[in-house]
Amino acid sequence: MMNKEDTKNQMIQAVETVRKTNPMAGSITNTVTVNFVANAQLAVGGSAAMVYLPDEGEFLAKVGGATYINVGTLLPIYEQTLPHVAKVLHDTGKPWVLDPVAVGIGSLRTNLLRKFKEYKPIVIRGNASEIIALAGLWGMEGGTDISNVRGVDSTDSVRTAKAAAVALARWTGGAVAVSGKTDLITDGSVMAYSHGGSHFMEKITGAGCSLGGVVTVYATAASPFIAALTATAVYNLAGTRAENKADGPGSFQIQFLDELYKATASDIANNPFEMEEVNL
Ligand SMILES: Nc1ncnc2c1ncn2[C@@H]1O[C@H](COP(=O)(O)OP(=O)(O)OP(=O)(O)O)[C@@H](O)[C@H]1O
Ligand SMILES: Cc1ncsc1CCO
Ligand SMILES: [Mg+2]
Repeated sequence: MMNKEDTKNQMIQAVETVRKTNPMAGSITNTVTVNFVANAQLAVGGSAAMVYLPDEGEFLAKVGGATYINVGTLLPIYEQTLPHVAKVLHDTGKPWVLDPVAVGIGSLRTNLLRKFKEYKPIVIRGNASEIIALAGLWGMEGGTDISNVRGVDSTDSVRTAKAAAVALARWTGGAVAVSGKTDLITDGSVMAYSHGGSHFMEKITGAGCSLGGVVTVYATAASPFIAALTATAVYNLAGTRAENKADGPGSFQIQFLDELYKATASDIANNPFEMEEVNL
């Protein structure tokens, strides 16, 4: 198993490379939180661009270091855009990150997410209910046919998504990050648990969506597992720090962006986490 010191060094490398190189990470993401996703990506040192159309998505997929697809709010054009861009990403071997928001709602969302199985996103990021439901849709261990997804918020605890996360990571050969009070990140053989964050993260929209955007930024510079762990660590660190300065969700969101920006590479790597071997 990768040891913890090596892991922390790789996290530091990822943070520093991103701040030095300002990598492009394009997104096709939901209209609720698009602004927050872009701001979070900029705060950690990335470069953001959001598009909706098939040829523009293809352009960003080709010029970007990694691409983010979040299915939060689907528009009719996405029936063309999403499979096209995911195929380009797969065929060109470019890393891409999927947030399967509200998987299970509606036929377009279900059909698109089913197709993504073959296009293998290198990181899948979601809350516990979404990870379990996606594993179910893809016919995998730990998934359930009957989904507990009732909207965009989780109704399951992170622990219950462990088998689903491992199965999905083994299928893609990448990593899976399950968010919640304690976050779980796995590449199918190692499991990390990252601590911190804030209860206010459940009181603002887009903490998860923007975490996916930041994972994508780090995926331009690190392995899927390190990208997912580094992004989660900076989120947990910034969340804890922002809570101490916030009066409520509004000021929390502002403070949170500032803390994302201010976090040093070593503070991020030293935010509390544990690692263990997966024995499933
Ligand atoms: N109760 C909590 N305590 C501490 N941190 C939390 C808590 N809930 C969520 N977080 C943190 O918030 C971030 C986003 O996770 P969350 O599970 O809220 O995503 P999500 O449900 O997909 O959000 P959204 O769909 O609104 O974007 C993660 O970094 C996670 O650690
Ligand atoms: C609230 C909401 N609705 C669709 S996407 C989204 C952002 C959080 O997932
Ligand atoms: Mg979400």
